Amino acid sequence: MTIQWFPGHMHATRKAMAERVRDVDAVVELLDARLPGSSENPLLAELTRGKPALKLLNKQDLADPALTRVWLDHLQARPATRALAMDASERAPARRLEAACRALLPNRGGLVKPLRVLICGIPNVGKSTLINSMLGQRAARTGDEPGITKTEQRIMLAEDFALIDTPGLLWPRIEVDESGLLLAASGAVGRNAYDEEEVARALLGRVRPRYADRLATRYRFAPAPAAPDDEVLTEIGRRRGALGPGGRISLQKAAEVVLNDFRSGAWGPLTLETPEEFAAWCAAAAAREAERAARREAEAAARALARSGRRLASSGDEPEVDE
Ligand SMILES: Nc1nc2c(ncn2[C@@H]2O[C@H](COP(=O)(O)OP(=O)(O)OP(=O)(O)O)[C@@H](O)[C@H]2O)c(=O)[nH]1
Repeated sequence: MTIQWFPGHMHATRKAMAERVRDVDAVVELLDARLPGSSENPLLAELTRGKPALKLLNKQDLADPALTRVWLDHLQARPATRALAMDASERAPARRLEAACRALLPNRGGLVKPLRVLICGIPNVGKSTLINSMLGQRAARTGDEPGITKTEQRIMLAEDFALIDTPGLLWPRIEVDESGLLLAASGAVGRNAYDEEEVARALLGRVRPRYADRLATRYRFAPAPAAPDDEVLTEIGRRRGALGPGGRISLQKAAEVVLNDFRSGAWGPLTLETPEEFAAWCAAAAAREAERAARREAEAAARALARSGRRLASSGDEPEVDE
């Protein structure tokens, strides 16, 4: 299954992002600490190459602390990149955020222009929560920023420090199937773009090998490691009274139980991907895409050949043979 919930907007998104990125000093991207690779916008990574970047692994309270450490190290190994883990409802995120941004741009002595930092992130990652908690402390919303877009907001964190909030930076097409499923599980995807049963099964498939004990505690049963995810979903439904018409177990309702439990953190802190796993999915997706492109090219060449054969046949000419 490929989840595409903003199809067709790729070009406009790229243009809007490129414009905004050009005018800022640094870019802060909120990532979901449970799926940092999948929740990172690949378009943004491409457009901000060379620009100082701060990756905020938000919802760290819901993520596996050992894997959060692994992801922080992985992200900080990139040039001009810092990474921080946080919980958007924390009391003092503004101070940490500001300090981390300033550390990204240490040589601004003598500059009077305020530091302009773009903040962005996928839907539901906690951007509003973070901004609200910052606004609640000391920042003032200054209204629309003229020029780039009417909806852009400038939040003055300090006299010389502006955070540029960017609603409407849409997510490009998700090319990596695994990422699409995990993003759907996390709640970042509109409900109509995916099948809950499929997403719940994929989620169980990700969680069972690493955190089988959590599921056993939550649902009071320990399936055999080789048991199919479908069977586990059915058993969860049975234990949770997820029943449909005729008193039969409803896989749809069981899927809702699984997704709600994951999203609310009822399974305890866990992370759905490591940097290596994510890299392997991306490589496999790129290989699949290259295969599809080669097939499309071969089909187009075959069609062109057939068309020219038909033309020659109807004109009665002998086909020319290339030497
Ligand atoms: N546990 C936990 N929940 C969080 C955290 N940050 C945000 N949330 C919750 O995640 C949900 C989405 O948060 P929002 O701040 O609305 O996310 P957003 O990125 O602004 O979402 P959009 O408006 O769709 O772009 C809310 O239910 C928040 O309470 C966090 O650090 N930890």
